[in-house]
Amino acid sequence: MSDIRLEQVTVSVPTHDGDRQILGETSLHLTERRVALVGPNGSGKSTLARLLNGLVPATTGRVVVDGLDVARQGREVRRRVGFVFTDPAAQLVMPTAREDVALSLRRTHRDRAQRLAAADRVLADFGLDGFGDRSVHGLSGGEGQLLALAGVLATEPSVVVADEPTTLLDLANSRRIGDLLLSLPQQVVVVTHDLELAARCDRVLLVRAGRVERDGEPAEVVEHYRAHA
Ligand SMILES: Nc1ncnc2c1ncn2[C@@H]1O[C@H](COP(=O)(O)OP(=O)(O)OP(=O)(O)O)[C@@H](O)[C@H]1O
Repeated sequence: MSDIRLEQVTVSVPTHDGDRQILGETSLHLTERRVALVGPNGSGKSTLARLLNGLVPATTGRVVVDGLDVARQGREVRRRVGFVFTDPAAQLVMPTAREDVALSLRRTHRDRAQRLAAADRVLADFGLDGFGDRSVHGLSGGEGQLLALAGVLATEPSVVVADEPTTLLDLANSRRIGDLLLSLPQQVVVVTHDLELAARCDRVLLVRAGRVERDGEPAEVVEHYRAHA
């Protein structure tokens, strides 16, 4: 299992009237396989998730993934930490589903024909067989989210960070993606408003107003959040 450390991390962003701190000093050691971040809109969950692969830099302090400093060893960290965005359009960059997955396989499969064949196998594994030639823009929300997740997992990350991966999905697809994420062998950090999904994780962090307000047993943290939403 991977090992994620936040050491006295803060995040500030420039605004028209000076810097604004959006994450107060936070120290965490995440070793559980499935970690959920819950909390109100604008509380800092995405900021916390994005720190884990350097999409957001720490203003002070350090983020370390499997011994690698995110600020200094960003490339190595990004190879390890796969990031799934809420909106698949943010990460589906190739014209067709097959080519998009193949892009993720470029390091492991140098030969183009082999790469495309491997991409088809990945699509089939995700229940997307027959989608190879489909335009990534013509997919439904659920199909797009599955494809985005397939593309990230094809890079064989040791940590998967998913930012509200089920928000755009109907009930069936939301369950499907949730089940898939929770069944992964890798460490998964998921930002979610789905408290059922959060309760099925091993550890839940309640983020509020830029700080971790509660951290621990999923049932207890989710119950606290429901009572004090
Ligand atoms: N680059 C930025 N510049 C200015 N403010 C920012 C920036 N990034 C985030 N913020 C602000 O920081 C706060 C936390 O944002 P963040 O996206 O982490 O919240 P969140 O908990 O993920 O919210 P949501 O549930 O709505 O997605 C928000 O008030 C947001 O507007």
